[in-house]
Amino acid sequence: MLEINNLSVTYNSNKNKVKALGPVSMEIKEGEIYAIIGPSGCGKSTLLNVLSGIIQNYEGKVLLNNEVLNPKRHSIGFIPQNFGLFPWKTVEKNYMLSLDIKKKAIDRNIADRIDYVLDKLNIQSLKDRYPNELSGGQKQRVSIARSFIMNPDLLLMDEPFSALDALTREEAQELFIGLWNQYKITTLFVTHSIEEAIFMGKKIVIISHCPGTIVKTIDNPLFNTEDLREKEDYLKLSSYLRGIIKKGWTL
Ligand SMILES: Nc1ncnc2c1ncn2[C@@H]1O[C@H](COP(=O)(O)OP(=O)(O)OP(=O)(O)O)[C@@H](O)[C@H]1O
Repeated sequence: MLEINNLSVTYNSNKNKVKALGPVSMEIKEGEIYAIIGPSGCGKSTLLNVLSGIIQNYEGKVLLNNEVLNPKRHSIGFIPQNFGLFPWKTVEKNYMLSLDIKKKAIDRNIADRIDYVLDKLNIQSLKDRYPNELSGGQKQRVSIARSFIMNPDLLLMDEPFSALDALTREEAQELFIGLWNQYKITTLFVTHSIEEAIFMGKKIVIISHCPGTIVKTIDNPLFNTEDLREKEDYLKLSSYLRGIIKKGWTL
């Protein structure tokens, strides 16, 4: 479980203090997936940087599985907007990265998991290629494979599908949720898209303008709904969220 308690971040910029985030409190139970949606500059990247351990200078408490969050002790996966693949490594080296770093022996369980993930994402045939020999959608699938093979304590995603065209994006979202339903990795992702938040967020957290605080947290009744985009309730929920966002984001 991830517990964020009164988290605030202030940057020191040219002798000025810029409060970027907070106070923010939330609890993400094990096996849940949260969508964070907020206006540009509200502190979403700042929040992800705290959770990935890049920012260590913050106020408040962040606990993962009852211990102070520490990237050296916890395993934290990250899918950035630009897929985060190493261009000099093959697809196979990229998706095996976390296991290679930890020098982890590949037992039967891990081998089955790798086969399953590669099969679901249909990237078996790409393993000897380099990232510059892949389409955007294929790069995205390799990045997703790496996270599910890593099986982290916490998975963070920063607008993971924003670089893809609409159809490839929907396909990638569906593949991701299919695997997520199988492995239920505790996940927090940031998005600008109401549609993505409804499709992929079990809970949806709406953040205010900078410094970002929580305007509202919504239990998403449409999470995991098939053919979501054709449902009438989807339009209703979208316009409800849009209303909250309009109010919450007004300066
Ligand atoms: N290193 C820094 N020094 C000073 N201020 C910063 C620094 N990094 C970010 N900020 C400020 O902190 C606030 C939050 O920035 P952050 O990048 O977290 O927002 P964001 O929600 O991720 O934005 P976007 O959606 O546009 O990527 C902004 O007002 C930004 O200008």
